[in-house]
Amino acid sequence: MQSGKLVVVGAGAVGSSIAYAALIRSSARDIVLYDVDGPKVDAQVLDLAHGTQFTGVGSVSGGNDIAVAGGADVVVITAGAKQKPGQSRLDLAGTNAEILRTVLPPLLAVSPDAVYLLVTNPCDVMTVIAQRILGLPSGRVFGSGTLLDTSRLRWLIAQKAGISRSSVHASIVGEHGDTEFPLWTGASIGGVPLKDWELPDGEKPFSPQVLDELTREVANAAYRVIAGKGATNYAIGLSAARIIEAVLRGEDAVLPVSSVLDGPYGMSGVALSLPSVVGTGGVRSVLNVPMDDGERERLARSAAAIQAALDALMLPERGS
Ligand SMILES: NC(=O)C1=CN([C@@H]2O[C@H](COP(=O)(O)OP(=O)(O)OC[C@H]3O[C@@H](n4cnc5c(N)ncnc54)[C@H](O)[C@@H]3O)[C@@H](O)[C@H]2O)C=CC1
Ligand SMILES: CC(=O)C(=O)O
Repeated sequence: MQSGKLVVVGAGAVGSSIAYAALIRSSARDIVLYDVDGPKVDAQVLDLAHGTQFTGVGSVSGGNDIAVAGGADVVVITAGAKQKPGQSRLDLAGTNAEILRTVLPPLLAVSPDAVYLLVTNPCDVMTVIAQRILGLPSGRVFGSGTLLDTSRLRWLIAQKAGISRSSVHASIVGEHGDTEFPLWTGASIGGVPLKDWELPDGEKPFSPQVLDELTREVANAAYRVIAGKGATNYAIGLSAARIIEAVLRGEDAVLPVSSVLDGPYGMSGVALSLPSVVGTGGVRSVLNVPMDDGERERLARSAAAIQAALDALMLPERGS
């Protein structure tokens, strides 16, 4: 059985889906849900626990007393407001920063040794705020970032190419939000550069125009799902479970997640997603992946958008 205690903070659509994905994938030994809403969290815990017979997980428990969140190996933060149709992720920054200020200090008191994973949006901004509140090394506090967007991109490419998703190598980087973008430099299917990929009839499906359409489709994916059902939950549930496994199994897997940068690409103090090595203790390093000039420019634009949101929250400088 997988080892480790997972605490999911927030038992709404996203928190419960992360717990459910972790349950089905046996991502942790013990899964705990914590939420300020007692009746809701109790109901979610019961509903999940009633299915444990069919899983490899040791226990599912939880409640609205912070003590349930004690002794965690991984804490996933999903507490907070979600986008209403038409709202961007960045519109949530002020409200959700306040929630982090309330919930993180007591969590740190009961789970001082955990890795903290931020899912609450805007997750890059929340990662910076959480890292400053918690005062932990930057690798131990990171955001799910663009792993979800990368999964969306790979699904789209695989469909167009008629190839298994696992053979597609391409990543979305930058903000988990409107300025995110794909790293087409280095994108390939089975080692064949994406632009050279041929269908059986000789057609090359990945023209510059198609690549632009894919970029837009990924950036708009959450808006489309939210317009239809009010929230996104299943794909983030699976994405977060994958990250939790990388940490608890000490995988040193390369995943595009968001951590506070200190140097790469000339950026410091801002969090955004780049391919990163994730294993025991969280983000162990951020990779220096090849980018062309246009991609470097887009990365800088993404960092500027996140920095502007942080400035609007008037976050004091580190160390002050
Ligand atoms: N990073 C990503 O890829 C994604 C992030 N999200 C974000 O996840 C967040 C949660 O979304 P949903 O679950 O759909 O919202 P929801 O409204 O269904 O659930 C939020 C939960 O947070 C709880 N909560 C509020 N304050 C709390 C506190 N101080 N302590 C503990 N629990 C508290 C509420 O009681 C509620 O149960 C949103 O910010 C949303 O934008 C959603 C999808 C993907
Ligand atoms: C809501 C959100 O951040 C997403 O589904 O990408």
